[in-house]
Amino acid sequence: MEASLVDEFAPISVDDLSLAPPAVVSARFVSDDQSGGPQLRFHLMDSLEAFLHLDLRGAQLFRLGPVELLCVVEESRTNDAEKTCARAFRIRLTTEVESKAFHSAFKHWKQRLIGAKTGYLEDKQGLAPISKFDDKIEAASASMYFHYYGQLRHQQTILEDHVMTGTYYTAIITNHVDFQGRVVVEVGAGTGILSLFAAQAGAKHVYAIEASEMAEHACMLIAGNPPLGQRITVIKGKVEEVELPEEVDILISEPMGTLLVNGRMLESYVIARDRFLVSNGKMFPSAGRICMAPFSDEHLFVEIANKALFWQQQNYYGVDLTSLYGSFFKGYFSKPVLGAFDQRILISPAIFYTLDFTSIKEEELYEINVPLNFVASVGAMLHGLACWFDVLFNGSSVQSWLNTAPGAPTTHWYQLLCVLPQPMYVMAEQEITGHLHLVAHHGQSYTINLSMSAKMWGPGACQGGILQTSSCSLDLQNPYCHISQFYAVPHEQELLNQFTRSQEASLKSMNESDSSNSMNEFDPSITMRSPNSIQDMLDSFVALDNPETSLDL
Ligand SMILES: C[S@@+](CC[C@H](N)C(=O)[O-])C[C@H]1O[C@@H](n2cnc3c(N)ncnc32)[C@H](O)[C@@H]1O
Repeated sequence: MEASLVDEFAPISVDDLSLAPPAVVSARFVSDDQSGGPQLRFHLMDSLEAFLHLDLRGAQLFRLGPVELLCVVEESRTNDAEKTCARAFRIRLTTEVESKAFHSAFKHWKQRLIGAKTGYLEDKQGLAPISKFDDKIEAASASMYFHYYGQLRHQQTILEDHVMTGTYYTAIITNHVDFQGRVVVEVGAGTGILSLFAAQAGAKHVYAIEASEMAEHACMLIAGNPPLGQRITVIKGKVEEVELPEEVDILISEPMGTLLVNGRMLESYVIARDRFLVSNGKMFPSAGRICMAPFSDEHLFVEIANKALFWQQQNYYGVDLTSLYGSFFKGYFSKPVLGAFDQRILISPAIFYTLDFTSIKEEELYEINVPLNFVASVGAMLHGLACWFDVLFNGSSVQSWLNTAPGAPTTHWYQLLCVLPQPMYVMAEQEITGHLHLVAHHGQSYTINLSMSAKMWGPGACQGGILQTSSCSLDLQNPYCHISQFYAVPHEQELLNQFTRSQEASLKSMNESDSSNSMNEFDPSITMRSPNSIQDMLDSFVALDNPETSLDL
């Protein structure tokens, strides 16, 4: 459905503050014949010839009064940025309604991209208020986040995750009845790949919204696929801030981070739903589940605990380090562990916490409290909670899941282990209870508070009694990237040892670099494969020989 936008205004008075006397003119919003970029053209009344063209890409509009606006336009007359001039125009419309309509038309045309060949328009209107995004996310975090996604190699990592890309492709194409003739928004389009899939599925028009510099490359990719690209408009800006000329029938997005919620992009997905989607519109994906199961992994626990042993030295060049042991022990146990894990470490069936993207309120994602309740299948040391996620594509023709569980084909999200500093022994059939409490923070991530308890069991145990409890607080933003223990038959052991050593070296350097760690939070892009098959591991070994293509540091 087209929005009822007016593009022509007359009579209006325009006062060029830098030069000419005021003139009564008509104004028209158009696309430039050559570049396709949006222009505001002023014509003398009853004249077809425009006497002034303003390029809207460098223009801002401010409200001076009910019918008066100030338009400031940047004009690059030279290549020297310091000599860039601005021109200002006082624009007077006849009524307040006209003034509002002019303002809406200005915003609409400023954001508009006409065809992929013309590039994109940045959403930087002078009138834009501080958005919900800027309100809750630290500027430094946002700038690092969008810088990360503005780089092609990180977008490539996403596209190279064939489990993810293939699942999205299949979900969109097999449900083409949902897309045929519909208007679609892609929330956080990156290279625009999902927008192209939506166009392949027959979408009437797709708005690809992307806040990072990747929007430019999305334009190029879309321009390089002409029959599809004609139905795609790239809009550079945050979904919280940009305007669309119409409501849309479907939202598509890939907003998931580690543990489903990391990156806090689900909030943007939900905001886009409330801003752009028609009621009863479809969302791909429409729901996600945080999946959890208790695990036992003695090697991992010892590995983490041993990291702090250095601080047990009583004579380190004559200095007693032990007073810092506690702090370092706590520090090592404040990082969740990211990796591809063998499903055999799980000691009970998983439970799920569902987030319905079609109805959840944005604020409900600020704090998520998941009650835990498991029954141990085997007697084992309990070392913590293993977490992963899946999302549902609830198409009209086919319903499918994107699954990131241990044992399923590995994705670039891997799985997450929350390791307790105090393990507990649990018997088979013993009940394990607790809470997983996630609290969002301004760094686009979450603090994880985990508490797990072994309940009393056996004859005579008092109902509901707790035998032992262990808890920890972890920073999801700063995970420890971990190499899994692989299980191999003896003749393959030496190859695996080589692989392990190489991978360890790479991951060690990754863990030691603060900046790389904070990036992993968004997109852990280690070319570490699932230990599902020996071939997978050997493939990874080859890939690791070439750090340029294998490690996103
Ligand atoms: C995980 S990537 C997915 C890219 C693409 N959809 C794909 O599947 O290849 C998420 C993208 O969303 C963008 N993004 C995140 N938050 C956004 C927001 N609030 N507004 C616009 N873009 C956003 C990021 O810059 C990034 O390119």
